[in-house]
Amino acid sequence: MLELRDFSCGYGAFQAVHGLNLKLRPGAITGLLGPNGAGKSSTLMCVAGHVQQQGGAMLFEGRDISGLPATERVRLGLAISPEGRRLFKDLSVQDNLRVGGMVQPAKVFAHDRDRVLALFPRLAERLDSLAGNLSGGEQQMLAIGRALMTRPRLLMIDELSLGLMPKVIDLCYLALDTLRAEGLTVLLVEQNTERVLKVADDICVLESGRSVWQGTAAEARQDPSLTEAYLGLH
Ligand SMILES: Nc1ncnc2c1ncn2[C@@H]1O[C@H](COP(=O)(O)OP(=O)(O)OP(=O)(O)O)[C@@H](O)[C@H]1O
Repeated sequence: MLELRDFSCGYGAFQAVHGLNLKLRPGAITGLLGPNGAGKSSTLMCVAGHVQQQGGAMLFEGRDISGLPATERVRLGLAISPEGRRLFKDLSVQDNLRVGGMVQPAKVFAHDRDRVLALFPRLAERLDSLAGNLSGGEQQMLAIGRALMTRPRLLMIDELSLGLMPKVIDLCYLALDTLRAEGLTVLLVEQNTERVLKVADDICVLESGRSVWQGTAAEARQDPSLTEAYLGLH
C-alpha cells in the first residue's frame, strides 16, 4: 500500500525524520506513536506532499510518489486529516465536504456526501452551519469527512482524539472500524496510546525522528519494555 524506504524529511537544513523504513499493510490501521517532536506529523505531511522529502523513496501502490504535487497524490488516493484540522472555517459543513469532493466528478458528490453523513450522523444536523461554529468533535468528524470525500485508499489522520470528549472519541473510533471493514488503509497519529493499542493492527514508534519499534499491536501490548519505556504505560 504505502512503503517508505530509508525515508527522511524535514525543513530546510533541519532533518525531522531520518532513515525511516515503514510498510503499511492494505486494509490495516497503523498507529504512529512517539513523544512530542518525534516526527510523526512531519512524516504524514511529507507523505501528503506538504513537507520536503530529503531522502529515500516513498512508494504508493508500487509507484514512487516522491516529488509529485500534493493534488496529484490526492488523485492517486492519498488523503490527510491534518493536525489542527485546518477546516475552511468560514464555509459551511456542506461546502467543506464539497471542497474535498472537488477531485471527483460533480455527479458523485451527493452520493459521497451521504456516505460521510451516514458515518457521522451528527454532521447531517449541521450541514448549513459554518465549520468555525462546530464543536471540536464535530470539526474532527468534518475534517475526516472532507478527506473521505476524495475517495482515498489511504487515509492519514493526525491527532484523532486531541482535545475531544471521550464520547466523541468513541464515535470517531467507531467510524474508523467501519472504514477498515470497508477496506480502507489508515495511518493514525495519536497521543492516546491506550486507544491506539486497542484499535490498531500495526504500530510504529518514532523517537527523535527515528523508528525505535515496529510490530503488530498485539506484540506491542505484550512488550513491557515498549509500553514502559516509550509509551508511558504500566
Ligand atoms: N514548520 C516547521 N519548521 C521547522 N521545524 C519544524 C516544523 N514543524 C515541525 N518542526 C520540527 O520537526 C520536528 C518534528 O516535529 P513533528 O511536528 O513532526 O513531531 P510530532 O511527533 O508530530 O510531535 P507533536 O506531537 O508535538 O506534533 C520537531 O523538532 C519540530 O520542532
